Amino acid sequence: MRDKKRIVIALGGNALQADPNDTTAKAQLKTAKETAKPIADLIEEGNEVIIVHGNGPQVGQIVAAYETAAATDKKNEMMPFPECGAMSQGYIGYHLQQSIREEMVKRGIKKEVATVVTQVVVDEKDPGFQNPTKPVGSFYSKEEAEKMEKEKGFVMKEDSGRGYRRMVASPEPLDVVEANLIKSLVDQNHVVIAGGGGGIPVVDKGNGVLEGVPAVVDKDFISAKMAELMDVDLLIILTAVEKVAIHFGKPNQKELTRLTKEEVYQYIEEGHFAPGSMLPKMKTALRFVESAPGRETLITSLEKAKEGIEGKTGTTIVST
Ligand SMILES: Nc1ncnc2c1ncn2[C@@H]1O[C@H](COP(=O)(O)OP(=O)(O)O)[C@@H](O)[C@H]1O
Ligand SMILES: NC(=O)OP(=O)(O)O
Repeated sequence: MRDKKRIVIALGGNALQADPNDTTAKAQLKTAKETAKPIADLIEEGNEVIIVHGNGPQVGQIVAAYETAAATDKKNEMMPFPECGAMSQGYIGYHLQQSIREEMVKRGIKKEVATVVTQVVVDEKDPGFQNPTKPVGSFYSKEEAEKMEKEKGFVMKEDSGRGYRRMVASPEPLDVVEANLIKSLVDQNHVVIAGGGGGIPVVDKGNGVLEGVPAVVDKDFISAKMAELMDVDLLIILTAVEKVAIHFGKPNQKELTRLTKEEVYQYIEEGHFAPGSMLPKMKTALRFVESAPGRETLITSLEKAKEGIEGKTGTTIVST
């Protein structure tokens, strides 16, 4: 038995871009540095930490940058979507590993931190390819979204009352290609950032051949997969809201502190959680708490992570 907990922390791509009006690398690095503090607290207490992060806004921005470059000068080739996903892993992983390392050095924690470029196997026949549900990139007004749909052929949908965003396919993760390597790094006491952006989705063509596909796997789903493969005790999902709510965004909104899995099933059935944002988090929480007795999932905001971990805020999903 391990004395200390093995924890997967899932960081939202939107939460890492705390201010949607400031999507600069500088702003993200500032958020990463703040986020590193509660993560370092957990490491300092002796816990083993695996960090998974989203990439919705960031991969959308990388894709848009290449689209603009290709449209303005034909010498610029469009970058394929899986490669853009790989770039987003490097970009966000760099910010997180630099920030976590800084915190560990300040506190005298003698551990290494590294990002593993991670591929995730998906099924090319996954129904997710027929119905794009994953929001990527920036937020637009209804008029801007309609123009983009007409001119660029994008699928644009409203995202949780925050504006319209481009939607891409989001297949289910079946396996993590680098799982054994990630596990051995954690077993050797290193802090690992892996499965970034849900992992780069690849199709297994046999004989070791993997082929990238244009999609964004939900990082909440890969967190549950990672938690299962790494034999994790606690899953913490850090996002943009302090607590999960029912009647979200309505005058009768009610924030929830503790939820049993039966209540989660009921609220999913009643449509309280938006697809592409809160719904995958709740499904992830269910998968995790149902995977073994005593497992819990905490959902809270990046800013409230410390209080959430201390049990003072957030929404905890429990088995009974
Ligand atoms: N029932 C709900 N309770 C709380 N937040 C909700 C709910 N339904 C939708 N949301 C939205 O989900 C968002 C979190 O999802 P998302 O932005 O995809 O997270 P991240 O990128 O941080 O993983 C919240 O900021 C909120 O706008
Ligand atoms: N890949 C992913 O789930 O990204 P977000 O956390 O930004 O939605």
